[in-house]
Amino acid sequence: MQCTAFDTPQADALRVQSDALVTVSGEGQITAVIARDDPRWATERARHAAAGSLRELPEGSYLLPGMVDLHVHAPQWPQMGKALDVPLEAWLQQNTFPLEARYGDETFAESVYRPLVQQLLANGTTTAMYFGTLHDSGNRVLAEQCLRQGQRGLVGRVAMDEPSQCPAFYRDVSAQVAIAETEAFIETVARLPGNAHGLVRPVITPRFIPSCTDALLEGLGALAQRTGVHVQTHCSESDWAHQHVLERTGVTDAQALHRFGLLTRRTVVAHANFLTPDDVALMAQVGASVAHCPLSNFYFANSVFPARSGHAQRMGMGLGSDISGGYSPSMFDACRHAITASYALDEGVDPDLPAAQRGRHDARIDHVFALWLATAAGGQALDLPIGRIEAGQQFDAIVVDCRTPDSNVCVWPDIDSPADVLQKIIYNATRSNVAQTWVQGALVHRRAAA
Ligand SMILES: O=c1[nH]c(=O)c2nc[nH]c2[nH]1
Repeated sequence: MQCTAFDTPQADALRVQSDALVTVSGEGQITAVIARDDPRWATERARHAAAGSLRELPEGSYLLPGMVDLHVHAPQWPQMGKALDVPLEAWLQQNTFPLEARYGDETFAESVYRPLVQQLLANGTTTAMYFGTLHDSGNRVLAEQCLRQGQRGLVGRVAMDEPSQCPAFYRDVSAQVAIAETEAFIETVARLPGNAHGLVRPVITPRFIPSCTDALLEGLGALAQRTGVHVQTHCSESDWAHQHVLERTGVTDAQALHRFGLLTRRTVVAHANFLTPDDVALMAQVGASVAHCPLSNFYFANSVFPARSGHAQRMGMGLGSDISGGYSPSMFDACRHAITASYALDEGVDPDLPAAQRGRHDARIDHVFALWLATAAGGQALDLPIGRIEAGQQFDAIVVDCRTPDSNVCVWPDIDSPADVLQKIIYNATRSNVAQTWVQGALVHRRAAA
């Protein structure tokens, strides 16, 4: 592909590769990114042009790494954009558990998961880490949809067995059953037809400590240690959830998860707003990561996740939409919310306080940091070679077209530098700018012609 590519190899480093040739193997791996002034550029371009394998992006279109959404509740898709006016604990019981309980019905699961995967691809999300439900059949439908539509998916069979927190209609009958079914789902995913390259992966998924018994957490921790598969859960999300775990276990979420064997290099914990300094050090030491969900944090988390300081302390992190605690499927929106939230944390929000007491300074992130969170950092969190446009990475990428007639990204070529264009993309791109979505070298979504 002959294109100008933007990516962020580090948190504060934007890389612009202008008019580069990105070459991709038959297996979908980037083999080289050849700069315009490299002597190989002309010969490689001519070779591909002669073979009919050259794609040239038009003026005004740019290549970006595909978006990595580290936290999506797939069964909550029908609930996106509503029911956000109650606290987390009420929202779970009143709205979310009754909806999630329906996914034993494969037809219903298909009617939700097919458009969900389609819409996320159309928004530029090439990798999603999904919470499913308790139901083997529904979770299999989700994994199959990822495979069929070509999205990189990490799919978790949710486990939750604590009777005081989970209603009888949506609860594992026992820790043993939940552990056995999680293990069976790991096998199911490995054996899915067409999944030989591991495009879809299973995830051990205790919902969060309040909804799991110690026996379940211990069993899933042992499974994580034995199999090495990814783990996802929620951690220190809200005042209520954080206090609940402190009272029940005597330690913080992160420390309890560690004791249960659930904090690994391949663990992603969502939210994590109330991590203590010791928790951050523990996360960094283990190599576990946070799915920063800036939008849903405004509704459920009672605070802003301090991404800048967590990164300074070498804790892994990425971005999550947190559908449906977050109401937007767009990772461009997640970038914008992450930036806005960081400004709110930095400046503070209560005008009655003196300026010096209002905020937590040095908390701001900018659009480059936000893009890094949504791409390279997400790949690093998942321990997968995705998120950058460079040799050795998978070709998971999107083409952003700034010249589509309904674009909110307005570029003036004689005024805007390439870095300005990228900034405008992060602040103003919508789904209509995502012209193409590529996963592992395959074109998996193309915007419909206007
Ligand atoms: O944002 C959230 N969404 C959920 O579904 C959930 N479950 C536990 N804690 C949660 N937080």
